[in-house]
Amino acid sequence: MLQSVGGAAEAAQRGAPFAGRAGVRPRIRGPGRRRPRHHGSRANAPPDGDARRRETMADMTDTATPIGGTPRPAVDLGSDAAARQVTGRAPVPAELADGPFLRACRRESVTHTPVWFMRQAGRSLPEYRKLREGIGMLDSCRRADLVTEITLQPIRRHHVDAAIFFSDIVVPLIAVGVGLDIVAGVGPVVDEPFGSAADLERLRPLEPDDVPYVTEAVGTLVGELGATPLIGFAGAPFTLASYLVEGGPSRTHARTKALMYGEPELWHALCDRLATISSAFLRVQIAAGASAVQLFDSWAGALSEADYRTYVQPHSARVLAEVGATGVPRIHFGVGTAELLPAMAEAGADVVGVDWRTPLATASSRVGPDRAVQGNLDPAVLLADERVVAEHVRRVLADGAAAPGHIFNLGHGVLPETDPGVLTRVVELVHEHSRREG
Ligand SMILES: Cc1c2[nH]c(c1CCC(=O)O)Cc1[nH]c(c(CCC(=O)O)c1C)Cc1[nH]c(c(CCC(=O)O)c1C)Cc1[nH]c(c(C)c1CCC(=O)O)C2
Repeated sequence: MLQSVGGAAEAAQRGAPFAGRAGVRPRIRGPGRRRPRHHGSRANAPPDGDARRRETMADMTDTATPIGGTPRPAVDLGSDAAARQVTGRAPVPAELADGPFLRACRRESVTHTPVWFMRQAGRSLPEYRKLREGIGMLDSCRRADLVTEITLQPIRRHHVDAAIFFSDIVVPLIAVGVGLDIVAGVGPVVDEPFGSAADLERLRPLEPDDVPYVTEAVGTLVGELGATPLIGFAGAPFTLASYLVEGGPSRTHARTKALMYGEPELWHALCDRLATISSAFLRVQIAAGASAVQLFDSWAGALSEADYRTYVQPHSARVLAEVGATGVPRIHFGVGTAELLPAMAEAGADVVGVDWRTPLATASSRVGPDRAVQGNLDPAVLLADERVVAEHVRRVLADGAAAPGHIFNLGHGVLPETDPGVLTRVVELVHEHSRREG
């Protein structure tokens, strides 16, 4: 579970001003140094063919140099549009495609192990808490200027190798009209929980026009991020269904399982609609420029492998297959999934996310040589002293070295009480300890 926030305090401060204004692109320049150049150069860039695009870039940034440290090469709009039509995404500039995160996703050699953190944007950062003062979680997800700024905050601070789009797994459900709120300290709460065939009508397919703020924020972000890839994400059908059926977070997922076992046809119909929505939400992010996606099936670990294969895998597999057609790498993650790792890999992941319970070498042998792994430092380790943190980082790196590709991450999201300085130090440690010849 994501941890509780000082949400009440936040809510009490409604009306507090935000440094930016709606509709005005927030300035991304922040404290701290720029991320060093790890790879790529102008020499890699395709020829500067498009003055219009360059103008937009210059307009979007102070120096025309994005946060990734290297200017994003201009691309030809004609071929961009053509490529989108065929693949559903824009062509990927070489300096981005050849960075350590995307190379590791493809199980290619890297100059250092890439690292990012689930929930790197959020409550561990004082600048996030300040920005969110008086603004509800869902409102912040629907304002492109806030989404952009919050996504960039951890990039400036920690110099991670990838950004994760700031949103929530329930955003596409709200966008198609489901009555739902994210309550601070609780999580998603549904006005009228799902339980009958009639409820299916509340889950119409998602259209890109339902989430214009996503398209806008992703577009701005990819310009700002330059060589740093942006990861889009969505919730997988089981985890989304759990919120809809339970009405909120649940420890046992008992009502969800009762529906799954007791009314399998209705269950499959529900998951089918959720898969359609998740797939569309991911493809909106990809079309706008996301370089990879993560499908969160956070609560799939509540199921046996047999039940996962019967009731869940086909639906997640459809989402991943539809996204796979765009060619972007797909990460598939859940918590408590030691027994499910092979089945989650088979659902169509290029990278399998692993929680802290399973050593990465074991996880890698379970998912096979055709998949990279992502993980898996216990988030609670970051609350211990620096010596302990360093020891665990080295252990995760050593274990990850057994896999054909490794992306360093936590085993679940950053805990809100984490000292952000420790996160920055972990990034440095991962880079230092994994540095190898290019
Ligand atoms: C299960 C799940 C949810 N949301 C998400 C998942 C899958 C990941 C996981 O397993 O943790 C996904 C998510 N939610 C959020 C992100 C942001 C991007 C990032 O990882 O940095 C991502 C990737 C922001 C958020 N999503 C939420 C917050 C906290 C709200 C706040 O800041 O006020 C953030 C920053 C709210 C949320 N939303 C959800 C929960 C359980 C909560 C926590 C409620 C609480 O404890 O307050 C549902």
